[in-house]
Amino acid sequence: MGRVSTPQTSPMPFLKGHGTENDFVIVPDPDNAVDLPASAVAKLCDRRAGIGGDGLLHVVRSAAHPESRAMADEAEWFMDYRNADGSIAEMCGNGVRVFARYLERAGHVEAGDLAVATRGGVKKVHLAKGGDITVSMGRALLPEDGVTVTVDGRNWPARNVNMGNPHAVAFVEDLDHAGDLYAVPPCTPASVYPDGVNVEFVVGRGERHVAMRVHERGSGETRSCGTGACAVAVAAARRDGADPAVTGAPVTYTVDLPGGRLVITERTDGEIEMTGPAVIVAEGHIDPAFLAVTETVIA
Ligand SMILES: N[C@@H](CCC[C@H](N)C(=O)O)C(=O)O
Repeated sequence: MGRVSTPQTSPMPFLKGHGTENDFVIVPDPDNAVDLPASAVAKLCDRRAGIGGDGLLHVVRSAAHPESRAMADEAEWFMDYRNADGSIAEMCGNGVRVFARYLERAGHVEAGDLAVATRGGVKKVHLAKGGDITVSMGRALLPEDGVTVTVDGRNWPARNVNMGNPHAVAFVEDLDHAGDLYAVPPCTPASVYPDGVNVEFVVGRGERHVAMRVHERGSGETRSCGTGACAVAVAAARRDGADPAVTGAPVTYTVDLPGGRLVITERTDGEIEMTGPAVIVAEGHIDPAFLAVTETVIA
């Protein structure tokens, strides 16, 4: 992240949390003193050799991080989000809820309304004590690109939706048709998504009710994706002929994911609200020797 790497010498606190089973290693670091190169993030997120997670939430005071300093007046805390492979993403919907739950548990904030700085801008969060969390996720952008998603030689037309991060939403007949996304990741046009994309596969379940699977950029198939669920709800609404800005009525979709359920409302001003759970599972310390060790690869 553009600074000289200083080896970690003392045990580093961490927590583990999840939102609808999209799971994260949480690294509290208010002063931005911990160096987290991509290689360290990937090691920590490794499910066999590390702690394991779909991503990592680096918890930093906004004023202490160059990417969030300008937001410090609006939001005291910055979610420095990383994917499991160590890459950086603009936003993580499930991550914001888990981040807020951590802040409450650590006594940094109280239940109620708070703001969290992200690379996708400041997000307003409503935290019910011990209950579900609602995040104002901003508006969806719907570029008119014709996108095709391909898995193992099978093609589907998809909707390009940007929720701060990029998504391709494909409606399919059966979620199993997406196959083994771990073994065969989806292909998408690099001309439309030069920085990669999150791909959602969706089926209808009933009125304003859908189910989805997701293959996340930088993490592979995960059991949930908050920004993905928002992209899916907007794509489903347009497919169903519902646009709150036109009809003057908000529209709510229930989105079922392998790891749980999210409820997504698009308001008449285009703002999208996501509601779902967030759980802190454990906390502990990372051995500094673990991050210092370079793996020996046996050919
Ligand atoms: N799981 C997240 C999305 C995380 C970022 C994504 N993989 C990307 O690279 O854009 C969510 O809940 O939104």
